[in-house]
Amino acid sequence: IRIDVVSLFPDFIDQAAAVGVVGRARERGLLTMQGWNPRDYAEGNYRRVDDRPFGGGPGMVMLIEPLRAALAAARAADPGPARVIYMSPQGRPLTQAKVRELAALPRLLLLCGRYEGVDERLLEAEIDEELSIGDYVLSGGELAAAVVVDAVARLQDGALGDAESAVQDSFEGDGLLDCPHYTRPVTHALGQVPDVLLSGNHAEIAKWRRQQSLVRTLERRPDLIDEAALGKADRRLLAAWRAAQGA
Ligand SMILES: O=C(NCc1ccc(CNCc2ncc[nH]2)cc1)c1csc2nc[nH]c(=O)c12
Repeated sequence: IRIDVVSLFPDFIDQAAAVGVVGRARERGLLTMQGWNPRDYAEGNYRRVDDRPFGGGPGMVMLIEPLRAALAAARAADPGPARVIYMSPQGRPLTQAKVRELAALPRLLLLCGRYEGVDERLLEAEIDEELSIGDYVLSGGELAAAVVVDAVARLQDGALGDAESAVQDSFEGDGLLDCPHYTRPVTHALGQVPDVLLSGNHAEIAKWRRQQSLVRTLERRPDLIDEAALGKADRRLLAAWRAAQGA
């Protein structure tokens, strides 16, 4: 997948996507990225990229022309069609389902705003969709773009090792929270490793992990699952857990 990012701080995104799974995906050519800075396309001595809002009010608004030129340069760099996304507090909240949809596309063009935002006429003319990463206030769209890059990169074929992707498919695939994890030492002042994980009984281990995920999801994020929609096996695991709690 190719991801072009239009931002006043292109290096920021580049660094956020330089390490770990995303960095490796780029090294493997699974993901190519390019930054485009509207300031490089701004006219005049001061190379303005923003100006005051009509109608008054605080802050500044990003100008149409530098963004339009940066978007045009990005489009020209690769003939393929691109999904153009404006990272915005007014956008639809990003979900893993949306990430899966984006990860399957050949090309994304992410536009990051700063200041109070972007002239609406540019958005109406150029943007396919607006995405937010959550209901909290950031200083600009770059962190949100880096989140999209990370989430999309790890879903590229070959980005995760077999072990990692197997885990990814099992739970994240159906929206449950992850189970607890343990590693050496078996015994520590902070406590013991649950016996089942030391048993070597892989069926029991898988059951325990699924049960932990179900219970955690119900306790911490009941909004994520509808108990009625759970399968018989999952409902049995929950009943067993509740019986054990009750005892
Ligand atoms: O560019 C982003 N934020 C910069 C930013 C933050 C606040 C304001 C000011 N808005 C005034 C207002 N708000 C409500 C009514 N009036 C403008 C721009 C951003 C991109 S994706 C994302 N996802 C989650 N949160 C985010 O902030 C973002």
